Amino acid sequence: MKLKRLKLRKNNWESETYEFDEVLTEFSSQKRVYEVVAKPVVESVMEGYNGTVMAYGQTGTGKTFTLGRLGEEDTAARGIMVRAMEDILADIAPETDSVSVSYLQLYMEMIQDLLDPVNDNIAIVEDPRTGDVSLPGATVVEVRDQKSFVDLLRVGEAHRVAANTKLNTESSRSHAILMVNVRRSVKGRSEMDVSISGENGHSLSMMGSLRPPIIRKSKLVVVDLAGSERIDKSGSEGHTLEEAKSINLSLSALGKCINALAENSPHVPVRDSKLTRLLKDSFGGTARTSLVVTIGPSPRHRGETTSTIMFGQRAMKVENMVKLKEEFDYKSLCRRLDIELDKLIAENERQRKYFDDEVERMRAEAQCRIAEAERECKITLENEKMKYHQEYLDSIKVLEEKWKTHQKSPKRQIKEAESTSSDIREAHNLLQDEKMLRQSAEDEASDLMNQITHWKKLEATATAEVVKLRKMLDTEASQKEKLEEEIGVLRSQLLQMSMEADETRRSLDKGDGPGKIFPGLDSLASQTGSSQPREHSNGPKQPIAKLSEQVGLQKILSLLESEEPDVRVHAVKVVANLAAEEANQEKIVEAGGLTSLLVLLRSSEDETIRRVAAGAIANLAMNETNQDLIMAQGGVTLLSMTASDAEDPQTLRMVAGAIANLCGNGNFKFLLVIQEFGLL
Ligand SMILES: Nc1ncnc2c1ncn2[C@@H]1O[C@H](COP(=O)(O)OP(=O)(O)OP(=O)(O)O)[C@@H](O)[C@H]1O
Repeated sequence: MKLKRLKLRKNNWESETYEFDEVLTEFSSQKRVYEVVAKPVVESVMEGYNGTVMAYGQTGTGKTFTLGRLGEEDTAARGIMVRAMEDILADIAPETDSVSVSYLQLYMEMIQDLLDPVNDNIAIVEDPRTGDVSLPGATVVEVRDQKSFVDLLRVGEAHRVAANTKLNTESSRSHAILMVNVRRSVKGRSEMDVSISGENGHSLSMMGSLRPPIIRKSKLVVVDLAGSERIDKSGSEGHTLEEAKSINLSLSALGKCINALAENSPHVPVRDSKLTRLLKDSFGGTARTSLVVTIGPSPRHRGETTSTIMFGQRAMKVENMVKLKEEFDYKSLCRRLDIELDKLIAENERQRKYFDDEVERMRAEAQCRIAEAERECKITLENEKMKYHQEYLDSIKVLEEKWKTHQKSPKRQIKEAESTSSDIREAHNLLQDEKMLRQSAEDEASDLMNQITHWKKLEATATAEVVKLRKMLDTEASQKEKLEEEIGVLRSQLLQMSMEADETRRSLDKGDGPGKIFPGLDSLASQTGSSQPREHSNGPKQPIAKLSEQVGLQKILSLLESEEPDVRVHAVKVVANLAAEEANQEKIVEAGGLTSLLVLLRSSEDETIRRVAAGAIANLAMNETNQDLIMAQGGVTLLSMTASDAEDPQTLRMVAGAIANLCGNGNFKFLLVIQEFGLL
């Protein structure tokens, strides 16, 4: 805010300059003074904050003129009190808000009610929790319009003059205090959820109709202070001296408080005088305060003027922390709830009465209906009874008539009886036919059922038979497999035996004597180091070749891996013999015989098998086409065996034969060289 300067001339040469929020002269209009000094405070009060307007200054400098002029003759002369009330009344909502005033004067540390002067020692009560100051003993008048307020001010002013006359003093010797309490309902806040801090600091949350309305309470205090001139200056003595001391006490207490507030001192000595106790919640701290300091132009009062200005300067430094005071209007809520309760009770009574009436009405209606139903039932019953009675009478009558008629014509009666009898017979016959037909149909159905049952049984039996046959078939198949296997074994044995027989025969023919069983081995022995074809490869081999064809080479080779040691022995012998034939040598290797033979040579525990396997390999090695493969798969095995002392001599002989047959192969020679150097 831009500050205004006040220049105070000390003498013709010197002057002092002071800064204020506003500097107004005696020519400033009352309207302007109100707008500058009080209007912001009044607006603040309407928003819910406490506000104070105080006038401080030497006697006769215009404090009362500024604050309290009623302006009845001239509206332009109205002072701050009247104008403030005008604004307040214009702003409140009469249905929900209220304004009340108390008018007091503080004289010689006594508070007197200006609206009820008899009440001249009103106690100040301070709420220990909130710090709010109140005067429960003071008259509080609710103000509804401007006129009633002006009337109140006039009454107060009259009492002030009268009291001062009685005390033989002037108005300027007391402090006049107008207290305006404003109570407003808060509008525009959410109706659904309002949460504010209660007095105990707890957060209160109210919902729906149980939520009390929120009201804001604020207070405007307008204080017309007594003249601030010094005692010596006023030349007071006696009672006037006491009076001056009292004024001085309160004003200096006010000054001390303002100083403490200006310096942000933790302690503000409000308890030093009633004036400061009364104004505790109206200046500094939580209220918005406007201080008017009034000075006169006379150089004679320069000292007073300077001290007034200094008072104003110190007050300028006070910073206020205005506080909004909101609280729940529990009384109003209580009233509202009472009204609600009354309404609910009335509604409840009304409902109950309606319910009782309704029950009574329904009961009466039900009784009526029951009576009506009973009556109708009775009538219906009576009618039925009469009807049956009549029918009974009619039947009797008809029977009587029939009886009479029958009695009159017995012949006709006999005729009728005969006719009736023939009808009965006919019907009886028909019934018999029908019975028979039905019986035959039933029999047929029964037959069919029996047949179905029979067929079902047959089906079940057939299914079981099929299952049984399948099982038998499986058994047969497995037996066939076993037999085939056995046949294979037998055939190989037969082959072996016939080969042995051939060999024996040949030996006998040649006169070699027994010992050479295998033609392959025989030829091996004779051909070691030779690649010439054998002479006895034709003629005597015919039965072996035949058997071999019959059994199949693959089958014979597969017997080399048989689980049975005997079968393996026979099989390896047969293979060795077949290997002696040039025509078989390549076929045996192609069919995987070489691999099986090498396996037997390496790992069989039966020395005969190993020996014969070595012989068979020797025979296979006679074929040049086989040599590379034999050398690749078994070359190392054969050579290693020649180096082992553990080998059977006969087996070694066969191995040597194989090596001899392989010696024509260049790669094998290389292998031999390696062995020579001990690298194998
Ligand atoms: N601005 C003004 N224009 C015209 N006259 C004024 C003005 N201010 C004060 N006066 C006059 O000066 C006189 C003294 O004023 P007022 O009574 O208001 O002083 P005061 O400070 O209240 O004195 P006291 O402390 O004795 O009550 C009155 O006659 C008043 O009409």
